[in-house]
Amino acid sequence: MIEIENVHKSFGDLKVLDNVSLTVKKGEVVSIIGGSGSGKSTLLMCINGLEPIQSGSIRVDGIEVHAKGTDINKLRTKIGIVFQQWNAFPHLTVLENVTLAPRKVLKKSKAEADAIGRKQLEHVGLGDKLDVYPSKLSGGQQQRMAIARALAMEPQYMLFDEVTSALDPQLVGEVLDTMRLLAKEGMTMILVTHEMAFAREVSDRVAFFKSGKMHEIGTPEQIFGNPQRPETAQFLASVL
Ligand SMILES: Nc1ncnc2c1ncn2[C@@H]1O[C@H](COP(=O)(O)OP(=O)(O)OP(=O)(O)O)[C@@H](O)[C@H]1O
Repeated sequence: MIEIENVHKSFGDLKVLDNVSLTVKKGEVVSIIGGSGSGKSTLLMCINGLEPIQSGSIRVDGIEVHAKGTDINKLRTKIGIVFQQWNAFPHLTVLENVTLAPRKVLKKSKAEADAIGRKQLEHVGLGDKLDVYPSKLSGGQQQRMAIARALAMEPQYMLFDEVTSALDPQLVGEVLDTMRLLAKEGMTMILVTHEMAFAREVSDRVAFFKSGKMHEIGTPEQIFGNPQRPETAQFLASVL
């Protein structure tokens, strides 16, 4: 379970997260929607400790992410994160890229890491690309490799930060299909997304952010069909 309680986060004078609270249970898929600069990406960075917070708390399976004594590297192995773009190592094959962290961080043997890497590359539909170099992959395939790379750490949680935003429209579908599959398999996921139809389809709950505040959270039916806050309705009217 991910428990976010009364989190405040600023960059200098700029308040980016303003008293945000959100609990994500095991197996839940929560999408975060909102306009540019509303704090969505920053929240994901705070969840896996890539950004500090000023106050409040974030716990992952009961462990305080931002506490002094926390082994953040160990905790991060539970939390996969995929960004808009990931620059793979160009001199390593797809399989080598995907198995690098299991080998270096989890200290898996080459055979073990290769087995996990193969499994996850097959999982995302790249089972035939193990030995090619990343430059030979399309943008959609590169994003699926990034997902396989995160999955190869066998995380309990997956955070997705606008993973399709940099893709040509015709490549978006294949990446969403991979995420749809993970959601069906019961992966606990937090997605920051501009793909409203996808958020509506896969999410258990959708949270609307504006100016660092979580204005509203509810089922997709509530948020998209009957938003309670005028800010949510205005935002949806501007993007749908
Ligand atoms: N490292 C940083 N230093 C200073 N300001 C930052 C930093 N990262 C983000 N910000 C600012 O914090 C605010 C929130 O940014 P964030 O990326 O979380 O928004 P977002 O909702 O994900 O937006 P988008 O949809 O455009 O990605 C923005 O005003 C942004 O300029």
